[in-house]
Amino acid sequence: MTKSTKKPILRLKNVSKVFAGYQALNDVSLDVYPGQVLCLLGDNGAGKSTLIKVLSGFHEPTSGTVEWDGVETKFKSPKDANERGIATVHQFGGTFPLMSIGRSFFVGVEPTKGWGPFKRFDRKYANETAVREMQQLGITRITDGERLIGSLSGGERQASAIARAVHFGAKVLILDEPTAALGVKEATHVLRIIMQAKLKGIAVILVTHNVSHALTVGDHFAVLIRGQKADDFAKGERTRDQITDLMAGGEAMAELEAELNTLTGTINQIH
Ligand SMILES: Nc1ncnc2c1ncn2[C@@H]1O[C@H](COP(=O)(O)OP(=O)(O)OP(=O)(O)O)[C@@H](O)[C@H]1O
Repeated sequence: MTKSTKKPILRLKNVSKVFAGYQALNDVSLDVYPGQVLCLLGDNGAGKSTLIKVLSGFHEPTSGTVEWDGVETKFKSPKDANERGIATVHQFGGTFPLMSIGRSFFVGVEPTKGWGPFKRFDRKYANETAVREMQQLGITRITDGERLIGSLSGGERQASAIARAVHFGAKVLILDEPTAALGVKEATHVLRIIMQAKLKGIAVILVTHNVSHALTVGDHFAVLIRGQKADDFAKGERTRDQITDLMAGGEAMAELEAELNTLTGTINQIH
């Protein structure tokens, strides 16, 4: 389906975020569509984390608006955003190494069995559900929900966190550098899972430095440079070299400009 026939589930309009005088985001507008992967590209400090924190209810924008499903919305907290269907998965899967797969899958929403004083965590149901959801995303190596999260590979941890978000009905899945710490094989695995989430109609926001990973799964791309959206394009509209040049060149030029400003300030102080 093309963009024109779909409505964005999440929309940022002219969003800026200022921290104690520092402008981390400057007039950013962005549309996030169901069943699409939006890649957020940018060098260190470009504002990617700040942007996803606005999208996930962690930061309120200093100016500009957020629309959720066509309605202007102020998320009260990350919990509020999460309850509406925005799930964020951080680089290491955001799970607890000493918990079992089954327990970590249901953390905060533990299934129980029995009544009254006999009420207890339904370990069998939790383990079976977690393993089934992971298997459905193609993680067939995991068959035992009792295994500790800490014993999983980085890719498997990501997969379990994504499976959890899918199971609990995420409409928007924000993945913050999910492949950054992974080897080639593991990264490929995670990219495959991202495609599966997209095919389920979930809007995926993929934050990454890695242009190759972005180009493999992305439908739409936004490049941030120093808090501003420097470019915004659909799959096929830019070459890999153009994107790489934009990310590297833009940042280098911005750094040079900042250096020159500092130098000019110092020279002015001397005179
Ligand atoms: N709470 C805060 N208070 C002050 N400045 C902040 C705060 N959060 C972020 N910044 C600044 O805003 C700028 C953008 O930061 P942000 O973390 O969004 O960048 P990023 O693109 O995610 O970088 P990276 O890829 O390194 O994680 C940085 O210069 C950062 O120091």
